[in-house]
Amino acid sequence: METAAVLLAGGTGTRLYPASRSDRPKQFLALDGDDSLLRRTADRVAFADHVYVVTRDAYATEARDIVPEATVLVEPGGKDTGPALAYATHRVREKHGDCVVFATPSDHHVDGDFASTAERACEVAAETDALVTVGVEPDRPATGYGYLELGAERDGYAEVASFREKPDAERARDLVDAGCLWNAGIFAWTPDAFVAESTGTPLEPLVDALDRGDEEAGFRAVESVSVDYAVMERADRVACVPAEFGWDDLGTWDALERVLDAEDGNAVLGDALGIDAAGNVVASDDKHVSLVGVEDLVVAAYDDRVLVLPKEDADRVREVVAELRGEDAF
Ligand SMILES: Nc1nc2c(ncn2[C@@H]2O[C@H](COP(=O)(O)OP(=O)(O)O[C@H]3O[C@H](CO)[C@@H](O)[C@H](O)[C@@H]3O)[C@@H](O)[C@H]2O)c(=O)[nH]1
Repeated sequence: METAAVLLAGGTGTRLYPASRSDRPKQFLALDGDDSLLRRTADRVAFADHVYVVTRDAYATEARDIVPEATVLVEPGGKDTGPALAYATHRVREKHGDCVVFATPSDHHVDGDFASTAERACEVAAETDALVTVGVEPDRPATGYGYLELGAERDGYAEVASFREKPDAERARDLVDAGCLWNAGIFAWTPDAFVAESTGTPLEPLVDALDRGDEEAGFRAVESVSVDYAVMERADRVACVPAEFGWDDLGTWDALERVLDAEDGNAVLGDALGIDAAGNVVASDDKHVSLVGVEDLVVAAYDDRVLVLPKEDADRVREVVAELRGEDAF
């Protein structure tokens, strides 16, 4: 069966403010190399027969420039990954019929052999009627990820007994202790399997409208919802292929520490001087940043914006963005 890679590129990446802004989302930034995260993602899916990028209207031109080999699908409304993937899956089936959809976020850091795992996920999707997800061994009880409780072992994959999206801290600790894997947010499925598992979910009105050829009405009929809450948590048949590559989702500034080589004890993206400074994450565009006698901070300076906060509170940048959105300054 053929494979169509679908690169999700419609999010804004608010937690990497001020590098990410509504007109410069995270997937267009170069954080872990010279190329943008979107370009690096496109390079990883060279194994696919067809490449699609699904995004919102405002990002379509830049997406086309970055991935000229892809067909760019513009979703009728930014309603999170559930509607975006229902739409992309429908368009792939229209164009290629029975074809495995391989869906991946476009803002992850990946080390090593991505293609073997991806191709395995596509094979499992073609051979079974399961929704296949890539699982990553957790190294902390993160609350921003989905968790996969594995069931029966099969040939090269495991059945998923339950899928828990974004648990609270206590539950996340229990899930890690119980041996669950993180959901990497990287999926493979056939259009038939996706449509079957969408029945009875919040995506059903959209899937029905897409079948009638009325995508605008379909997007009006659904709420914003991620594919994890809408479909994966409820699906009957979910399978997991373990990741054979290093992975980080670069979700918050502190993630840079895990993917950049330390410079004098600090993770630096850009140009910085540290004196008696350690454990900091420093990121800037053309500014030189000096730190003296401080530890465990995030300092990010882009355009005319500077953000400083304790590294352990990296998630609180959401509060800044929430304030700025009110003033339209995000
Ligand atoms: N086209 C489109 N893309 C979107 C939209 N919203 C988000 N995206 C894109 O979809 C990807 C994932 O969205 P996030 O919003 O970053 O997801 P998450 O909170 O990190 O959670 C997901 O990923 C985790 C791993 O990183 C998973 O653990 C979790 O279960 C879930 O799948 C990103 O590439 C983002 O740009 C949208 O409305 N439209």
